[in-house]
Amino acid sequence: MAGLFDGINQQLDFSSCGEEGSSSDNNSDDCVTSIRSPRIRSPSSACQTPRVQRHRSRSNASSSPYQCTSPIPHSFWRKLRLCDSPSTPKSLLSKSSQPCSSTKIRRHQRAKRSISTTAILIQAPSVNVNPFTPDTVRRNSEQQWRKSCRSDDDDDYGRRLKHSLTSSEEDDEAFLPPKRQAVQALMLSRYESEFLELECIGVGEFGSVYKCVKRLDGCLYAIKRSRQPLAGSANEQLALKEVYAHAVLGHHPHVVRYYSAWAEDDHMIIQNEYCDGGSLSDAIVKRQVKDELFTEPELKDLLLQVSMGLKYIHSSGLVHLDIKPSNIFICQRPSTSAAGEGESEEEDDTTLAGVIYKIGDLGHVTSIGSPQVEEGDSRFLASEVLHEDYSHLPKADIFALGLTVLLAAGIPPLPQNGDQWHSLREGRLPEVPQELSPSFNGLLQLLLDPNPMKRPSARELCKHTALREKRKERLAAELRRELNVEKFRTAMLEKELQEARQAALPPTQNLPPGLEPSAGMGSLPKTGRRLVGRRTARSMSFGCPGY
Ligand SMILES: Nc1ncnc2c1ncn2[C@@H]1O[C@H](COP(=O)(O)OP(=O)(O)OP(=O)(O)O)[C@@H](O)[C@H]1O
Ligand SMILES: [Mg+2]
Repeated sequence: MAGLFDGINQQLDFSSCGEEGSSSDNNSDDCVTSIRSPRIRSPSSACQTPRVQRHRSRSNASSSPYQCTSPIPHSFWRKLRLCDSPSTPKSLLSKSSQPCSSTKIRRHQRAKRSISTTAILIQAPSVNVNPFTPDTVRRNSEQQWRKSCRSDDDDDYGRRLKHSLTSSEEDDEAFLPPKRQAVQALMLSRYESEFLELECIGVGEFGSVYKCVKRLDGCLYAIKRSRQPLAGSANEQLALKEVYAHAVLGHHPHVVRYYSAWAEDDHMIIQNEYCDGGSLSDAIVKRQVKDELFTEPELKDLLLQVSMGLKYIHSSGLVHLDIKPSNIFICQRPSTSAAGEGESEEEDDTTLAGVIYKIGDLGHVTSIGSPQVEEGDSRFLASEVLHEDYSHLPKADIFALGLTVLLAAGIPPLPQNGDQWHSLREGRLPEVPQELSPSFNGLLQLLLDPNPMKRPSARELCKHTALREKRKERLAAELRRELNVEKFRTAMLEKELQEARQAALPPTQNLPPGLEPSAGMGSLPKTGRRLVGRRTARSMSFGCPGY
């Protein structure tokens, strides 16, 4: 809740001067194609092609004034907006969009505004409804929220203040007196004060992504900053969807980890895990430059790991809808999250893989039960989604994953529309420039089956023998290697122990091998009988368990 209030407050800081309006697009799925994320734009003459950001829901569309601009039905859209009622900061925000000239003026304005803002926040608490929250959780939080509203009506400020002193930090933020808000408003931007920006690592549909160090913990993060203007734009939808999805999904080794999100100067800012290997798209390009291809075991590993991430997303009742190489991220080292939460028996050997693939960019996520579909990249779009059949949405992710693996296998760039686009969706796969085993070929063919029901589910893929066999072999090889290392270490320790024992013997007994009274353990003094230092306590440590 605190973040929410912060976000609303920060929205009031309508002081940015639009520096990102025309950010260029260097994103590459297609790196492979050199054209970035083309959303299908117009129907082609002969064949039906996907359209721009078509949003359909099974629920009724409303006839709101927002309808033409918002991809989401009015009723839903109103819930999604950061601030919703006429008395909320959003409407104030639009009224207060004066030009700004300097930081000083901005800070002064913020300070002045913050007092009235605080009053408004207390009177008109407006909250976002996360559409991906399970119903039971939502009902509980709605009840709690209603309760807190009633106490607002009672104007029982003292009680709230007392509550704020005893309850959680989040509640504190929401109910502390106005002075606190004023101090907050005078602060530097959260982004600037908390993070040191190192470099821009990507530009996409949503905005720009920066590699940053968090000043407090010294760790690297990927910070996504939305383009301007955020308020009321389609970007706001993307930003909110991404935040909602991350918040509901929690942690999984194969989903890019989310840490925090807030609004600042009308930008949405999302703090995510930084993946040091960049995107799969980058990796494909690097290989192409070196005239190399992903090998079959690597392709299987990729397919298996992304399937694990998808299995988690799908089992949470969500679909990604924008699976493609530039939305799959690589961590070069076993991340801390790679061992722990969200792992099932088939995911236990994740850390042995060398690279960890993670699904990122959740801007198109929607729920399986009541989908609000905003099509992702047309090159990866399943035919049934184009035809607005949303009854097998998880299988659309599987289709996109199949194409992603084929791109890593070396197929030429994917078509955006036209005959080739349709031919791919009729089950005719492009030629792969490397020999793949028949079983793996068959599996890839199945992933791209025109009939979504015939495509395997993410769960089935995670258990697929063709994918797990290699993994088991690799695991066995890894374990053999570890065993050899341990054997060598043991041998070294045994040798050191022998030498230490030898050195501990009195000089008379410290004879060269062959001259000692009796070989092996017999050369040591008898247990309990010490030749030297009998009156002092014995202290021996070899730092090696078992000896
Ligand atoms: N967590 C991360 N770690 C490392 N690099 C990242 C991360 N997130 C994003 N990037 C880089 O930024 C680029 C764009 O990121 P992202 O896909 O999240 O944004 P987008 O605006 O939705 O892009 P698109 O429209 O192409 O999907 C990625 O292709 C990648 O190069
Ligand atoms: Mg992306």
